[in-house]
Amino acid sequence: MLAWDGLSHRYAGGAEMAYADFLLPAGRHLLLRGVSGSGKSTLLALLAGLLRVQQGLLSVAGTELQTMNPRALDAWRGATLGVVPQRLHLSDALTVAENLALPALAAGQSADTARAAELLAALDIADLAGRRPHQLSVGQAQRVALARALMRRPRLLLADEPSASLDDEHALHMLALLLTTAAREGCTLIIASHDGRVIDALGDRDDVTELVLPGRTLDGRPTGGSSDRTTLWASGVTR
Ligand SMILES: Nc1ncnc2c1ncn2[C@@H]1O[C@H](COP(=O)(O)OP(=O)(O)OP(=O)(O)O)[C@@H](O)[C@H]1O
Repeated sequence: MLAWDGLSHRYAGGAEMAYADFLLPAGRHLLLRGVSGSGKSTLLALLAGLLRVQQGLLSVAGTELQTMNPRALDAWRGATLGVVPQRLHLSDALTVAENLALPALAAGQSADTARAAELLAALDIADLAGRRPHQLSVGQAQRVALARALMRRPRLLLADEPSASLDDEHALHMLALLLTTAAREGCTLIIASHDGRVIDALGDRDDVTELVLPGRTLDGRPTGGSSDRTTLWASGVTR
């Protein structure tokens, strides 16, 4: 489902960040961990085709991203990936139903209202379709953002720090929702988080592979860590 080999990225004027080779087998979800600056967001952007692969091989859902030009990447991303951003980015100027339709309309396509209705019902928020996001609770807004990410039946669902700024109840609720939704939709979850609550909740599941990125020095080199984590990093294989 997900694999990289010799992958590295360098921002303009920055140091090269190398990622140890990794393979996520089909049927497993990924929990991506690492301290601030370890390169989680950069890796997510590479996986989502938002950053071009500069060096190495990166295969996502059967597609070799290093071979693709920006236009092909855009089309691939729309058809393959759903993203639940850290800040939900729902438009208060639009109703819930319109928020779900917006990505398709922005891409010049017609909105799939049947799919929107199906998702709102599956996420128990069918009665909120006419409301605006500021009229929703935190948990309801999360469900809307999740529904929006699922509109095009993605094979991969990316969630960047899904529990950030949520209290315990909402954080665990969001996580449970991601897992049940991924199971129902048959998609792979990629969750980036350094939240202990998320790590505790996902760490022992046998359908979740945990990848811990090492901290980095300012010149991009990996720093140490516990021996366990160093092994994970060195082998790219996780429990
Ligand atoms: N657009 C950019 N231009 C230059 N350097 C960048 C850019 N984005 C990130 N970096 C650098 O790349 C390194 C990795 O950043 P990245 O955002 O991927 O880490 P992260 O693990 O997601 O951190 P955090 O948990 O704080 O969000 C950092 O040293 C950061 O300063």
